[in-house]
Amino acid sequence: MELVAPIVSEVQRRGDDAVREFTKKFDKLDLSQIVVDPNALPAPVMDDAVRESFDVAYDNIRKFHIAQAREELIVSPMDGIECRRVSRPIERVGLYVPGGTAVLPSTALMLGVPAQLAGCTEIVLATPPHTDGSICPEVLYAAQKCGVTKILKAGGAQAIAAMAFGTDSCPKVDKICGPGNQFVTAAKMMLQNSGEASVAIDMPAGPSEQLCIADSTSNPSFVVSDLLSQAEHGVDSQVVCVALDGFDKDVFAEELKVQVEALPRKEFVEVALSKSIFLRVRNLEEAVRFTNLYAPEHLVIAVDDPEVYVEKVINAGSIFLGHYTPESVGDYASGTNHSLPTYGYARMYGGVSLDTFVKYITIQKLTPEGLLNVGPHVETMAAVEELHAHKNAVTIRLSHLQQS
Ligand SMILES: NC(=O)c1ccc[n+]([C@@H]2O[C@H](COP(=O)([O-])OP(=O)(O)OC[C@H]3O[C@@H](n4cnc5c(N)ncnc54)[C@H](O)[C@@H]3O)[C@@H](O)[C@H]2O)c1
Ligand SMILES: N[C@H](CO)Cc1c[nH]c[nH+]1
Ligand SMILES: [Zn+2]
Repeated sequence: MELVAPIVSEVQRRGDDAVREFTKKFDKLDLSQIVVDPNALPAPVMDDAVRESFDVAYDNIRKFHIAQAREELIVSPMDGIECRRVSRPIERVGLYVPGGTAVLPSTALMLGVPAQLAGCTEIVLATPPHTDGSICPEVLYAAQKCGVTKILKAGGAQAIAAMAFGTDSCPKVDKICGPGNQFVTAAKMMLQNSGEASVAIDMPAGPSEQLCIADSTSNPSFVVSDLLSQAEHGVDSQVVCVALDGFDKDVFAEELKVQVEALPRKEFVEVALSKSIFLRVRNLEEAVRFTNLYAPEHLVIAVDDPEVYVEKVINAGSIFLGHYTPESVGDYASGTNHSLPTYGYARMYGGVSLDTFVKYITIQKLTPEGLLNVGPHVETMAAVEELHAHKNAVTIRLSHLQQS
């Protein structure tokens, strides 16, 4: 927070100039134009196979998220009273797509698809550009496919602040969504409390984590491969192996050594692993108790009968069941969302969904009969609170009804 506060206030004060300066400082890039319209850019050049995979992911994410749309709710709690709830899009949203140590175009789909389905009208996507100033072709492809209206070529706290306050070239948004490193996450958390920015966020979605429950039925090389898929995100990632009886730590450790050695991002993995945990538990209850305390972003239950755990899990971002559900399918293409709460925030937040991009408006309508039914109770309650104008708004109408 202390590192991020001066960045946020400089962007608030000096807008585009400050964004350019921080981009130069942190991303080693001097850009004159920081905001572009993706729809004015030509379709990016991409391999057919890459395009096809992104199309499959888009379709699966779309199918799972479109099913989350809720019917309009209409309830009559008393005769003559009708209560409704309708959903409306959040009009202006900001999507943060990480691009520091690895560019994550999959995140552009995870945020862009539900924003598009919700009907958001201004969709600003912020991402750190390549060092030549270009945007990753797959991010651009996803942006065009999801109806993104502007791309802000900036990352980190400066990008979050630009979207929160708006600058000459970057539109102000009402909600900022998406994951990022600790600077991005701190800026989101700081700005959601700023009266001047007046912006909401989806959740704290910081450095990736995974907790894997393993027992005698687990395949140690599968378990290791899953844990490493999150450890490779960055030095501040953390993974946890919760081992029941019969899961052999020595075999696990040997497999870990072999797989780590083969990874191109070994330097990140080794630092992340140095802060990671292998925990021996006595039984299923202990495994679940620790899991619920830890509240992992990703929970892998790599056992023969994972369903016995599922009903006991209260705190987790997304759960992966059995031996053939690698966590990375959720990162890319199963259809669930990979923007998930970290650092224990799965205790009180769920991941990104269609609901992230809509809000609900409630509506009520009373007939004279409805007012006769509930009005006296409202008068009584308003009197308890000594709010006489509230009471009078009912009394004046009830008198009118009694006279007619
Ligand atoms: N929780 C989730 O759902 C989820 C999903 C995907 C990725 N992630 C996480 O997102 C993160 C991506 O991190 P990243 O760093 O690769 O990309 P990023 O885009 O989040 O951050 C890069 C930006 O950080 C800023 N920065 C770097 N060093 C800085 C410093 N010293 N001071 C201030 N700003 C600085 C730079 O401006 C840079 O543009 C990873 O931790 C990954 O695990 C989380
Ligand atoms: N595992 C990340 C969420 O913590 C999402 C991601 C994107 N690309 C690869 N993985
Ligand atoms: Zn991942």
